[in-house]
Amino acid sequence: MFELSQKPDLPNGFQYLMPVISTQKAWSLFDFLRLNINWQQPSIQVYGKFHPIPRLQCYIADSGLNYQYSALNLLPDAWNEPLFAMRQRLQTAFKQPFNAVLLNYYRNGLDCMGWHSDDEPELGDHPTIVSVSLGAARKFAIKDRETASQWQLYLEHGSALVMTGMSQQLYVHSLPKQRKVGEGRINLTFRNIVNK
Ligand SMILES: O=C(O)CCC(=O)C(=O)O
Ligand SMILES: [Fe+2]
Repeated sequence: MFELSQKPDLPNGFQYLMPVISTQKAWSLFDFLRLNINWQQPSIQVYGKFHPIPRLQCYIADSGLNYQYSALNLLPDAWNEPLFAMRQRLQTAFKQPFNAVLLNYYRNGLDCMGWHSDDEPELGDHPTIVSVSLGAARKFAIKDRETASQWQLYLEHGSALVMTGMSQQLYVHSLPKQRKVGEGRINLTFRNIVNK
């Protein structure tokens, strides 16, 4: 259903799809989300001290699906129309449910996300996570937990990065700072929360 126009050499379980949304639709979605999402900047504890996360975020899901993410207990906001429509489209394309989406808003290149994997128990054993990018292209880094080998690719406006299989167990990923990037980027990671 989606085109694979650029195929960087990525480890097993990572697939880059470009485009999944037309440039124009992606910009109207970017503007809509920037203005209509209830963006939050919670603080998390690192080595005993509380720090605001270096980006804004919002968690949207079917009601009752709480998510324990980076030591935060996230209570879901309700779906809006464009995200609900995108969820339906992804469910058809990937033949699996997506009952939650975590939105990240990187206001400029100083906003970032550190090394982590999305291996929370509520995602199940081998989750498929679809990560849609809108706005400024940003570098995404992948690191092999065992060998420390690294891969980098740009996540472009209107693209999707799909993480499946062993991608969370074997690798960590991050969105490094890029001081020269002045524009904003919104990322949508569609996930499926399973009952524990
Ligand atoms: O912004 C990105 O592309 C990465 C987001 C991410 O890794 C996450 O939300 O878990
Ligand atoms: Fe992640």
